[in-house]
Amino acid sequence: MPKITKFKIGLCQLTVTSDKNMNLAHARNSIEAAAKQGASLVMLPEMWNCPFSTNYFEEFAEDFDDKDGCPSFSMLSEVALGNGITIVGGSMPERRKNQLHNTCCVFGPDGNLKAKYSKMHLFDVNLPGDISLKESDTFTAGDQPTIVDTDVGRIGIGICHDIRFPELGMLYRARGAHLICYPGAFNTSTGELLWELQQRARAADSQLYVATCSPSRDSEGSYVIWGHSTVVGPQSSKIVATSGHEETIVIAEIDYSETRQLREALPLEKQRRGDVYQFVDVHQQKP
Ligand SMILES: O=C(O)CCC(=O)C(=O)O
Repeated sequence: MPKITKFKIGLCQLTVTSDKNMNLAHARNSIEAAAKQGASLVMLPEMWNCPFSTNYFEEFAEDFDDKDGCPSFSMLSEVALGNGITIVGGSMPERRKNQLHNTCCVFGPDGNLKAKYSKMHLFDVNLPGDISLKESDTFTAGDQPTIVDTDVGRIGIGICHDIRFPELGMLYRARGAHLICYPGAFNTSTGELLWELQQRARAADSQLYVATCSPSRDSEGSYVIWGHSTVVGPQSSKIVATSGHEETIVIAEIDYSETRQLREALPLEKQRRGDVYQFVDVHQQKP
């Protein structure tokens, strides 16, 4: 168990514009406001510094190794240090070698980067008359599941469409996660029916806390975002706190003793029929 087992998480459901500097200033204010409300873990949305549109990803991308050329990365590090909090930094377009990735950076209260995760399941969809998008035209998929030990527990990271893959959630459970964070930007087509369902399903099958954070809705944009940043608890997969589609900060309490109690009462790990079927972690990293 981590040192801290009960704490507040803040989800910054941010309005994102095509002005990058404005997005950075806005995110900084929102993280600081969440910290002032007692959050020791603050999470940002998928693509918090860049509109969710293939027209912008290249222009807004940063190379995180170029210390003079990564203002978004540097701002997150500074704010984590300045407020003594852990930040799951949503996602931003990352330029690495000649490729672009949809990447989440996690910073500790000392301002250091603790982990970096690039979205593994890119959102390629073609529902005629509804939504059509090919994220893989722009981004290259990551291939490293990422779990990070922080002051507020062991956190597994996924980004948006990754939430549809129970295998990733189960892998994080197998590696000892306490919480899975999914920065996301579901849309109004798939969001209404599936966003809450997927979050509650991942919490139910992994018996873990699940937290999601989305940008707020911009109805003028080409991609209309669903919003509804949420924290789901392990007990009955209940919604601990959620939001609508407008800009807001969701503050919720996470208490890992609930996970322990649930697992004692309903020991799915012991009931699993490993003699009949097996979950395979191909990299076999143990917690
Ligand atoms: O899986 C979905 O329905 C939505 C996923 C998505 O919007 C994304 O990955 O950006």
